[in-house]
Amino acid sequence: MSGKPVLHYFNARGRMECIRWLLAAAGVEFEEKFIERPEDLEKLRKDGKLMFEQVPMVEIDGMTLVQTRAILNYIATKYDLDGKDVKERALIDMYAEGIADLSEMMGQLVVTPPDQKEAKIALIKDRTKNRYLPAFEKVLKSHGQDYLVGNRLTRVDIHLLELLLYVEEIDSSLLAPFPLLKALKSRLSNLPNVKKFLQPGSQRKPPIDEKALEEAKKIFKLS
Ligand SMILES: N[C@@H](CCC(=O)N[C@@H](CS)C(=O)NCC(=O)O)C(=O)O
Repeated sequence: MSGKPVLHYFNARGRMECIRWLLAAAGVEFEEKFIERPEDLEKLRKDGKLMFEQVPMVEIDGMTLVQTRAILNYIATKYDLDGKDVKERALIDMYAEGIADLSEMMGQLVVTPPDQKEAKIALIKDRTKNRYLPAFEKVLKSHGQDYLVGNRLTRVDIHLLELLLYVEEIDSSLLAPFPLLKALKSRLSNLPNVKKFLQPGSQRKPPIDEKALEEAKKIFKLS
């Protein structure tokens, strides 16, 4: 055992990517065991490692953790990327849920039937431009600080950076009207751990392709 956290998921972003991002930002090296066949998932279930028979699952510090938010909370607390008091943590949770809502809409895009894709993309762009990015720009403007909460790096800055990169994948012009978010993005991208994770060859995952999506559907028995 190397002592590094071991991440169990398939070789794609999905629900594990935010966990990879948070570990990387904290400067924590991790191993990945990819689920490549239905039997890999069955084995984890049979071994009693998946409390709700689902992944992501992370083996860390002698624990077998499931549930994305619980895993993120543990990592953030352990590596001092959570709020310093109960009010900061409430803001972090609130912002993180907003980020998760938009990320979820984006994540659904890959399983949206082709005839509904255009409408879905239009809705995502509308929500991005008119709801979520203005809300975060306003937070930065109102306190004039370099980070979203408590004037220091927290997990929610990392979640937001990940989201901004996905926004740019959909339409690189969407960020243009938000100077403070653009500045935050470049500041965060230059943090040494983040910079390293942004380099080609890191454990960061590209957008899922059709073939990988079909394989994942088979593994998770989705139609
Ligand atoms: N609330 C859980 C949801 C996990 C989840 O839905 N995982 C999917 C893969 S992304 C899964 O394992 N699906 C198989 C199943 O539900 O049987 C979390 O956030 O971790």
